[in-house]
Parts: sequence; structure tokens; C-alpha cells
Amino acid sequence: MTMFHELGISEKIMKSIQAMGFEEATPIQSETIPVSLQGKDVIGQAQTGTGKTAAFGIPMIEKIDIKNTFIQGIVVAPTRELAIQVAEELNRIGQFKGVKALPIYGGQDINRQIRALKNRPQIIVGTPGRLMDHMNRKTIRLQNIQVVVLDEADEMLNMGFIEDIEAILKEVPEVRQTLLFSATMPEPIRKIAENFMNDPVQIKVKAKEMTVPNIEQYYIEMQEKKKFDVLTRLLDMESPELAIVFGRTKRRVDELSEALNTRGYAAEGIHGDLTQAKRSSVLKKFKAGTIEVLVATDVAARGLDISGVTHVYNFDIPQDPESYVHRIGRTGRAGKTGLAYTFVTPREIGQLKNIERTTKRSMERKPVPSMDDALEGQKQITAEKILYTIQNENFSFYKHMAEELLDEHDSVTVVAAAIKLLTKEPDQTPVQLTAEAPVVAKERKGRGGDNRSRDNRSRDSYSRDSRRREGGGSRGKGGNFGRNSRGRSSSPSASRKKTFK
Ligand SMILES: Nc1ncnc2c1ncn2[C@@H]1O[C@H](COP(=O)(O)OP(=O)(O)OP(=O)(O)O)[C@@H](O)[C@H]1O
Ligand SMILES: [Mg+2]
Repeated sequence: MTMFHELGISEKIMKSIQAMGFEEATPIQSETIPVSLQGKDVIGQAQTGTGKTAAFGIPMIEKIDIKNTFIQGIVVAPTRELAIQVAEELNRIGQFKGVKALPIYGGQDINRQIRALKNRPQIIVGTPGRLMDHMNRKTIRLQNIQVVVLDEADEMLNMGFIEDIEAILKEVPEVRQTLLFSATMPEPIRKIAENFMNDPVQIKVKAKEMTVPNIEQYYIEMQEKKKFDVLTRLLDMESPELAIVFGRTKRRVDELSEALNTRGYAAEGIHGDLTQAKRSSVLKKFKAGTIEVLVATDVAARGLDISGVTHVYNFDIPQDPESYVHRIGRTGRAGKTGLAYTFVTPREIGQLKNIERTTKRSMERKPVPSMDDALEGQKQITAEKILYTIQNENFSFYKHMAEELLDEHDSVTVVAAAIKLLTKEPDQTPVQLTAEAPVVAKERKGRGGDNRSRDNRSRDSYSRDSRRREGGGSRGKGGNFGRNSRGRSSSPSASRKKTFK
């Protein structure tokens, strides 16, 4: 256990850390912060949700000279939502020192960004495409950069982004500090990374497995056409606080969120073909709990830190083990627990084994849940709601009616009828889903076994964001059910703990 003050952090930043509610440093923070403060290049690898943002953010902000109005640090991140989130965390860390971080990403009005740049942020957090646009327009100058961070570094050095990263690094002074962070770092990518770095120190937090131990991991084997019923049964049985369902393609995400709405779940989709306004509003609603199921492509797989995500469902098995690690890492963050389910068709078992080999952790097989299991789950939720009401609410207004009913029927009959009325019985409304081709496991050779190619993955907002087609986006609205009406306990959720166990 390391306390932050043992790490050589200045007073103003200590004050921010306190305000953020962090009590002790996480292992990646205690191991990388002192090394980064010495100015060394670092490749940092640690499990999802263990505080890598502050691990690079704290030393980066220490290095900023606030008397100097140039941009002194850049962070490059693969998605817009992540760029926004990282900038927010950096602004919190820099709040007392007066360091400002600005997110720069595709899909947002470039003139607005140019105006925001006039406020002289010392740090820019950007997606590659939009950063390049600004470089070309000379609205961002990178000549005074001292620190470059690649968050989700293995993704940034992967096929889809590497050329952009090379172009960006060409604009940055050669004498600089480079920090790379990710939960995954396939060996061939790490080798590529070294070309951009100066004698980097590798810090890998020792862990038996690549995924977080407090995420329970299950798989269910079934035919493709069974998947949707299984998903809704699981949602009924477990009633997640917030759930993310990952689908392979944008079409899949659209169809799934439509189908979930048809069956009465408050779900919306997020993927790279939606307008940025739509993407932001969906994420906002999910964070607020207005929608309870976020259906997403891999655009939401990396880095996003949303509290209250208790369940991740891989409706389609991920294309590669790294994607699995990041997807399920949206739950079980900062010491909390989480559940992850992966759906596999018989032909995809090889891919499942491939994932297990890489993560060094096996998933437990679960049987296909039945309608009765789903109903049992919903009944349980009704019972919990009734007990909660007995303990916490005033229902004297209804007592007279209860007595009248009990005059005519025995109590078990009355209560059973009331439970039936309150219980959402499994809905079997037919839905339309286009089948996806199975993912066949490939040998991990050559480029680190990254099975993706530019075209076969839903490149999504993983594409160069400024050049992306921005179409559509006006799908069906959220479901008819608010979170409480779907039977969740309405008790206030436990306040967010800020210490890791
Ligand atoms: N020392 C700490 N004590 C308590 N909470 C912390 C600490 N450091 C970070 N956190 C919180 O933990 C959560 C996860 O942090 P963060 O998003 O940086 O994880 P990460 O390692 O980058 O995960 P990912 O690999 O998914 O990107 C955030 O809500 C963050 O504010
Ligand atoms: Mg992160």
C-alpha cells in the first residue's frame, strides 16, 4: 500500500488527489509515477479500471509550467468519448495548479475548438484524425510539447492508427517524454512502440491474469438464433444496474437496441455512424440511468469509466482477446465487482479457447437460462420491491382496500395476485435480427495475432474520425420503462468508494 505523498507529488496536486477522493495509490500509480517524474519514458501495463489515467496524468501535470502558455502536453486516445473523459480527469488533477486540458475530437465544430484553443490549454487530449486536421490548419502547434501520452497505446499503434500517430509524432520535438499505457500490450506492438521511445522503462503490474479478478466471467454456448432470448432472460434474471451489450457490427447494434426496446427494455445503441450529438446524448442518458442497457460496438470497449456498470454481455464474441479484456473491463472498476457473459455459437468455441489462453483465465460455462429462470428472477425483484416499500414508504392510504380484499379472499391469494400483477413476465414478442457470421479463431502469428484488418472490423469511430461518414443516427427512442419501473430496487445506490480493495 502506497500513499500518494510518498511519491514525490507537489502540494497543489496532492490537494486535487484528495478532492478526487483517492486515498491510496493503485499499484500502477505507485510504480509509474516516480519513474515518470524523473522524466523517463514509460510503457505502463495494468488491468482495466486500475487508475492508469492518473498514473500518466499526475506526472504530466507536474511537468507543466503554468507561466508558459504553449501547449506542453498531448494525450492521444482512440475514441471521442475517451478523449472527453481523459480531459475531464486531467482537469480535475490540474484544478489547483491551474492546468487546463482541452479535448479535441471529430464530429465537433472545428471553429468551436479553435475558439477554445484561444483559452490557452496547456494540454490537448485528442483523437488522431482531428489532431491532424488542426496540425494541418496550424491551429495547434506541437513544437513546445514536452510530454506525449498514448492512452490505449496498443490500439493507437495498431493498423488503424499507426500512420496518424507517426505523423503526429513527427511534429513533436524529438526531445520529449513519451508515456504509453494500456491494459493489453501484445509483444509485436510493444516492439513497434520502442521505435518511438527513448530507452523506455517497462512497468507491468504483476497479475496472474490479464483481466480483473473481481469480474465473474461466464460463457453460454447456444445457436445464433437463440442469443436474443437468452439475453433478455439474463437481463430479467439479474436485473443489472447498468449493462453494456457488445455487438460485432453497427447493424447489429442498431437491430439489437431496436429489439430490446420492442421487448420493453430501456436500451440505446452507440457506434461510429451516429452523429456526435447522438453519441453524446446516448452516453449521457446511460450515465444518468435513463437508459439501462447500452448496446455498443467496440467503440465503447476501451477506457470508458462509467460507474454503475454491473454487467457486460458479449452478445457476439470479440474478434480478438484484447478486445475481450477491454470490453469486460467496463465493469469491475476501481475495486468493484462485475459480471461478464460471453455468448458463443458452437463454431466459435475455438475463439473462446483462444481468449482464455491469452487472458490466462477460464470462463465458467453456464446453461442456457429457461423462461422459468427469467420469471423467477422477476418474481424475486417484485418481492424485493414489496419489502422495500414495507420498510420505507407510507402506504396507509391503501390499507382499507387491503382489508376489504382480505374479507373475501385469504391473504396468500391476495398477495400472489398482487405479485403477478407487479411482475414483468418474460416477453416473447418476435424480433428481427440479421445473423452474424461466426468468428473463427486464427493463429496468433506475425503481428501479434491481431486478427483485425482495416475493413473487417467495425472500424467505427476507430476510424480516422475527421474523415468519417457521419450519417443516420435517428433511431427509435428509449424504452417505455424507466429503471425503477423495471423492478430495480429504488434504494439509493451505495456511494462510490474510492479505495481499491
Ligand atoms: N488511487 C485511486 N483511488 C481510488 N480511485 C481511483 C484511484 N485512481 C483512479 N481511480 C478511479 O478509478 C477509476 C478507473 O480509473 P481509470 O479510468 O484511470 O482506469 P484505467 O486503468 O485507465 O482503465 P482502462 O484500462 O479501462 O482504461 C476512475 O473512476 C478513477 O477516478
Ligand atoms: Mg484508461
